[in-house]
Amino acid sequence: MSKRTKLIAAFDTNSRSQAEEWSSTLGNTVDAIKLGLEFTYACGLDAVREVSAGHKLFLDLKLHDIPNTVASGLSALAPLRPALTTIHACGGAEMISRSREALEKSFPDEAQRPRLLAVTVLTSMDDAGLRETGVDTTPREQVLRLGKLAIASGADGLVCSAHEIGLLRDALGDKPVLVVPGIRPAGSASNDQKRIMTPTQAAQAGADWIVVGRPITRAVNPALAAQDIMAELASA
Ligand SMILES: O=c1ccn([C@@H]2O[C@H](COP(=O)(O)O)[C@@H](O)[C@H]2O)c(=O)[nH]1
Repeated sequence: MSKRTKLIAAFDTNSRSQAEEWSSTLGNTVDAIKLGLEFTYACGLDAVREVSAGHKLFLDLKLHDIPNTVASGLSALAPLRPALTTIHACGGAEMISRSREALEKSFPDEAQRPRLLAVTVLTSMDDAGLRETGVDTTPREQVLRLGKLAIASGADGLVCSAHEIGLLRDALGDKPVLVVPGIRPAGSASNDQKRIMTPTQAAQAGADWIVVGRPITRAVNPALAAQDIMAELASA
């Protein structure tokens, strides 16, 4: 029997009280909560610890710097005990392998170690957006290239769009953890996301986790929106 795709609710806010409210009203409906750049920079690491207490934490800070700085940054974040944490795959093989080593040092018990995810190509980028950055290929080809590099260098998984899941599974098998943002329930606004799919489509493609922010947090009733997505995943 295949495993159900799990739901991460992205708490993108600069307000600690708002995040606390979502944590208590949504935290037990979804499988994990995401805290990222906006919340961490605005509210600080103590707030990350407190808002995520009792929940699985996806700490999405997308680190990208020289290998030593990224590895040291991950070590400094270890007390937050995230279940999943992110670096950018385009930082290269040494940055990724040093990140893995830093997490293994901070968490000698493998079961406790945060899973290291490498962000491939942001879901807000399409062909034109990627080419503008000087990468003269399609998002699919770039995701595959970076995905292979990241997994070979020690990442446990990848952040990609649902459009690349099949390609990555064919190349890398079932083991890498695939975390998939750019999810939009049918009929909802795409906002700044370009490579989108519905929760059902992402689950059927083989996502381990989907990440959903605004379709939940900007809904009239966020708890109901989260419940609807959980129901969609259960029946996908
Ligand atoms: O490629 C990426 C990597 C991360 N994200 C994050 O996921 C959520 C998506 O939020 P929505 O409101 O559902 O668009 C957000 O926190 C991003 O930082 C991503 O979208 N794409």
